[in-house]
Amino acid sequence: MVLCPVLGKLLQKRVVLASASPRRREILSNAGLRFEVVPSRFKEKLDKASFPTPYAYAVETARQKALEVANRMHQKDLRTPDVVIGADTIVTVSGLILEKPVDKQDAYRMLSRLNGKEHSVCTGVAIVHCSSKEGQLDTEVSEFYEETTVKFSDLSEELLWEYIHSGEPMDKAGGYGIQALGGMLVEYIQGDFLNVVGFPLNHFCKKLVELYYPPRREDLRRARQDSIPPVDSFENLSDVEAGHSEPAHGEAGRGWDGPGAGGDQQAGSAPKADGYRTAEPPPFPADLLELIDGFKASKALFTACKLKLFDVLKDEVPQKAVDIASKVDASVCGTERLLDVCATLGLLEKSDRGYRNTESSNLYLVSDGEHSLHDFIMYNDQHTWNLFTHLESAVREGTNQGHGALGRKAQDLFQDGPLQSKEDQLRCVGATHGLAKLTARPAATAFDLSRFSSACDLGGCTGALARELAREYPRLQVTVFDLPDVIEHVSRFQRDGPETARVRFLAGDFFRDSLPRAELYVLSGVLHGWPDDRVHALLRRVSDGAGPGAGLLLVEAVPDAEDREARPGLARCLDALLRPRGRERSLAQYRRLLEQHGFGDVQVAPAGHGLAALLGTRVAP
Ligand SMILES: Cc1cn([C@H]2C[C@H](O)[C@@H](COP(=O)(O)OP(=O)(O)OP(=O)(O)O)O2)c(=O)[nH]c1=O
Repeated sequence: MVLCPVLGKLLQKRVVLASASPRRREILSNAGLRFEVVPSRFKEKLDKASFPTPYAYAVETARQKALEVANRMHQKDLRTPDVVIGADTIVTVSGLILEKPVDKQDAYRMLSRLNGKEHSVCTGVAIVHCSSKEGQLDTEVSEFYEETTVKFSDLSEELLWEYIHSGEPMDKAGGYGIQALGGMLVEYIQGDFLNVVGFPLNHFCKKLVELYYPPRREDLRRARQDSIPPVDSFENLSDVEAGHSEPAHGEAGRGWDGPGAGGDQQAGSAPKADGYRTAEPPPFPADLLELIDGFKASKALFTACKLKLFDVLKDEVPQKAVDIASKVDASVCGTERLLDVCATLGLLEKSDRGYRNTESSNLYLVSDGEHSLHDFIMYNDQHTWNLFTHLESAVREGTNQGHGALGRKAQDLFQDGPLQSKEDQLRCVGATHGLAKLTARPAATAFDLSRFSSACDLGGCTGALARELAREYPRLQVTVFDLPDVIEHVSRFQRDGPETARVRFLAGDFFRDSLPRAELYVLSGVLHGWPDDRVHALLRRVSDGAGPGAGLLLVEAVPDAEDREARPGLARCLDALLRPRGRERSLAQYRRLLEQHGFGDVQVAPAGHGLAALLGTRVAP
């Protein structure tokens, strides 16, 4: 049985494993591959110093091993193999490449270097496709490498020597075999276990997918726009034509239209129960696969932000993966992959000279930029990501699970409990600031507010909206009223500008402390975070403080906003389910709330990005 369908592509071919390693043989035959073994005679003595990285050395050695066998077989019996597979495993520690020990002393030296530390195990693999034209061998080489981190425990001299005397280290890179006695030396590993044993089977299968199922052009285009690279998994590919190398995809780039949408079934063939004719495979579900991969794209972005990759690349000059890796203190191979994913997602530009930020990444992803969403992204990574792992129980029970984040104010976040440290608080304020900057301008300009000379933004956090109001209305004085823990952090987010003098910050709790007097009260993104009783309590306090003619401006995300497409309704709706206290309300419900609390003549205007603005005027009691 061939569990991974893409291996079936090799079943009809003459495949040769150019290796004497019993581990490689076992890994590949366990996977269902049929092959001959012809150990390579290539001497592993390339000049290591001439390679820019250890993995480049391993890949080149693997390539030479495979080519030597391909050439020898071709010359010897003119029975050219179809595919030759070569591999080379090395251990690297502190910049040093360790291969197989030459004697026991050498094994001791190697194991002492690894003792108590992390090291990398890297396997380079070469897949050589061969053909013979007029007696000449023609080869096409595909290569890749895989890196795994291994950590050794602190080991005594005695134990090391006992292990060396077992004889196990001698034919193994780094002087140990993780699959046998050497497993006892290992505290943990990060990455593919089989890669350490000598052959990265998972990556090999992915590489075969890349070779035998090349992505269609429209998939690549779409992937560049908004997803991770299409060849990321191999499990979903069927192999109806095992042994042939035609792509398994249908010709047309049909999306996730559901059964029957293809419209080009062959007349005459019998329909099956699922609506498809036997001779015709169903449309390739590209959009669905993209959706399945969506979380990986988010996590790649989160990780790149966490490593501050975009900070490293904020200068115009492109940089190489190896330099970036050392600046962010990460492995070269891991960093390179992440950089490539970011380039595919359109977050970075990649050229021969290296990687650099796109304009949009410079604007939004650099951590200290004026418009940075870095804190918001980190908030999503640390809190929302975990929160959404509880979605199933939230859906089953219909109860709130904890702490939602989308569109929330620092007010909500601070009262949710786990954000106790100053660092957490600062991140929340930064997250709220990043979002508020995006929505402040349309909110400030939704109505003509020039009749007011003073405003109070309740829960206004860093004053992003307050500044926009002050900028738009030159005689307006704005007070930002928020919790002391929020106000403590706002100075970090202030920029110079002529409106700065007309914005002041006041610390207080709008449920308990007296509210500043103002002609216009603003509640932007506040009410959705509270249940009805709290909303009524807050509006009552605002209404009591507002004199006749005073305004109340509400800005909220509503399901019936005119441009709701701007923010996926689904995500917002799920967020509401997961939010601890709040609830989503319709435009009509917000209008009723205003009227109930003495604000009449309610006007409504879109405020962009799925938000609506409502402006009510206090009627005389
Ligand atoms: C680190 C480690 C390596 N190894 C083995 C895998 C490889 O067989 C060997 C590294 O040497 P290689 O030179 O990669 O391979 P090889 O000499 O065994 O076989 P060939 O060159 O003919 O392909 O070390 C383990 O078996 N377990 C381990 O934990």
